[in-house]
Amino acid sequence: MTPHKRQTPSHSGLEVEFSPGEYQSSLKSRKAFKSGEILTFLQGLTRSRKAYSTLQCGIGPDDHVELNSDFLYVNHSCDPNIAFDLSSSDTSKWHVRALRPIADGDRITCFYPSTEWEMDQPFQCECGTKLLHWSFVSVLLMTCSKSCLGVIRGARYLSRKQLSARGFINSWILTLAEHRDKTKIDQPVASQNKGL
Ligand SMILES: C[S@@+](CC[C@H](N)C(=O)[O-])C[C@H]1O[C@@H](n2cnc3c(N)ncnc32)[C@H](O)[C@@H]1O
Repeated sequence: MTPHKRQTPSHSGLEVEFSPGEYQSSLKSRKAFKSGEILTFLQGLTRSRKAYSTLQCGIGPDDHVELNSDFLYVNHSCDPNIAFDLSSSDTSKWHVRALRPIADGDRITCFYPSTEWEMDQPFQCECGTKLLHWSFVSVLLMTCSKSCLGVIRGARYLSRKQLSARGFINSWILTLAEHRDKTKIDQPVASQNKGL
């Protein structure tokens, strides 16, 4: 689709693809990133009331931040390629990390329930993630671990299995899900924060 708006990118190697229509724009990569690579440390965040544009950053009712950058245009995917990792108590370590290799031209996507317990604005997901990631157990059960989840309302409405299949989930979401389920959820080993 033809971009209809231009602006100076807030981060090198990333570019917003503006598209006409409400919420149709997206963030694209303009370079390759390796799995585990940090795209950026998050700076310039401001506390805000929960909104479609905010990220949850903790367990409290006021723990929401505006990104104030092109990362606003990161769309949700049920098979995301980045994570917003805001789990450190040191806010200078909050960052965006690649969950798998990202190629030049790929859309940057994250799993919104990785930060959001209850979305301010639920939506029908159009990520189109298909039944591609079959595991041995899921083949036996005839289910798939990463297929599109449909309406995205937040982590509160997802099972432990659905959450733990998405690469990385922030600490307060794991805590809230553990309280809900009265069971412990292990962070996927491959996605754990490498020393940060
Ligand atoms: C923070 S904005 C992301 C950028 C947005 N696409 C835009 O153009 O402003 C979040 C909104 O984008 C839309 N969105 C994000 N991911 C989506 C997806 N996988 N399917 C459908 N809509 C999505 C939803 O309307 C959601 O409330």
